[in-house]
Amino acid sequence: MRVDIVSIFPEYFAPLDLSLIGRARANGTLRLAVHDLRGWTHDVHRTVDDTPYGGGPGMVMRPEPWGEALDALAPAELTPPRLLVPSPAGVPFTQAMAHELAAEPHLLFACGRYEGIDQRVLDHAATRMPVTEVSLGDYVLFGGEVAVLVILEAVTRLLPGVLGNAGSLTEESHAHGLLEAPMYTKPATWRGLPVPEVLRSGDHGRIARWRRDEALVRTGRRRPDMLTGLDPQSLDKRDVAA
Ligand SMILES: CN1CCCC[C@@H]1Cn1ccc2ccc(-c3n[nH]c(N)c3C#N)cc21
Repeated sequence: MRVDIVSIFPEYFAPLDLSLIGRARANGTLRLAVHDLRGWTHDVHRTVDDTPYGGGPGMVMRPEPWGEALDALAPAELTPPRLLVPSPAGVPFTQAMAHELAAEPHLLFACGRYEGIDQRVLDHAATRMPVTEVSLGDYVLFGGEVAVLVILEAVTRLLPGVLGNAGSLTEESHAHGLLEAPMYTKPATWRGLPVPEVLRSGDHGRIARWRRDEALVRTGRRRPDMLTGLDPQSLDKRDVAA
């Protein structure tokens, strides 16, 4: 997978040299480049923003630098990338979207700042590539960079070979429509608190049922909304009785 990121704060993405993403870049699974939007400005002050038409607070990101950046990173003669634009007005980012994006050959992220990017940038881009405005959640950030870090981590971990234990992908929260069950490791008792006996029983059927029950209870308490979408057929008879 190829990923291009455009931002006025490219240094925000230094963490992408670390850990599993860093390893995915080193072994070629992920070909990632970060670009400074100011590289597509031509004035001495490298201006990327201006006052909003119609008035109002703050500044808006000018269309010209963005247009040149997207032209350079998504040239007409190549297969167009999928353009992702973090925004509080975007569609919610979900694990399902992470899987969808993990199947894309080329992602192009546009990180806005100030009050956002001139709308015409997105409208013009949409004439030649898929454009998705995406939101992390119902809260307000300073800009799109943090959202790109989150999205990239969620997507990269789904790429083949990135996670050593691919089995964990099937057992984690949101992978099977529930929050994951509590996890424990040694020691068997810590500050007087024991590990649940079932997890030390060696009875894998009992352990799987216990984890499923705990996941259902935890999901019902913390995220009842996730249960409404659950296929009842996926619950065994005991789950329904619980
Ligand atoms: C505060 N300021 C004036 C109001 C409008 C937003 C603006 C700040 N801002 C500029 C670009 C930009 C991109 C993403 C986000 C963002 N906030 N919350 C999310 N879940 C986000 C995502 N993903 C915020 C951004």
